[in-house]
Amino acid sequence: MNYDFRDYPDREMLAMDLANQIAGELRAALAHQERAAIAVPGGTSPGPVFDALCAADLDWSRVDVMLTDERWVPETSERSNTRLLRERLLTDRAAAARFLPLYAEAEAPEGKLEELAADIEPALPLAVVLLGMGADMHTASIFPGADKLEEALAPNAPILLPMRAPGAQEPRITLSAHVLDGALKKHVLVYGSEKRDVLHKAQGLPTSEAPVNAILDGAVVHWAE
Ligand SMILES: O=C(O)[C@H](O)[C@@H](O)[C@H](O)[C@H](O)COP(=O)(O)O
Repeated sequence: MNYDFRDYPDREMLAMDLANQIAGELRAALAHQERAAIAVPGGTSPGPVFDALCAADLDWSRVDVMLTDERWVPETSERSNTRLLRERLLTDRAAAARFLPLYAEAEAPEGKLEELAADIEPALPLAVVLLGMGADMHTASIFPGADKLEEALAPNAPILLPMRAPGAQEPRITLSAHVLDGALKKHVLVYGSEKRDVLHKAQGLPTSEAPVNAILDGAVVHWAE
């Protein structure tokens, strides 16, 4: 596994610098294609990156923004990644972007998969993906021990999969590993020494135990304490 590890003096500098890199990559993609797609995670880490990225000067009207994964909860929930995106990324200049949702009102993700995937498919491949990682080595909602882990890691997996896992509070929906890994530019955002050590340990483990391995090759890992 070959990835680039960038270590920043603090989280604020990381957020500014990473937002600049992503904005540059989107601009570069838009210079030779009509539209560019970016997928970003939810969770607690990416907020400050979104705060900087939403002000980037680029033609957001030609950008498709989607989540890497979503918790199956409505936007009124504090746990909704869509809510985080609306509040912190799809605002300022980035309000002009087109948002491709990973949630629609229904009891469970299964009933909406096809409909959601149909809107996402034409936007692929991703120009840029930003991913987080859990201390259990999950990325997006591809968790070790999840019911559809093997399917999500398969090279011929569908674009989207429902996912239930012991480490996840509610049902999830996730882009599959090959869609995430197929992004032209891949970034992983990791804070704190515990996760740095976990990431290091993942190297020696099979992808079924360390799903983050599925997207690390050629990625840039951005780390700050
Ligand atoms: O919806 C989610 O929870 C995510 O997309 C998930 O994959 C996240 O990136 C990691 O769990 C890291 O989460 P933190 O940033 O909160 O540590």
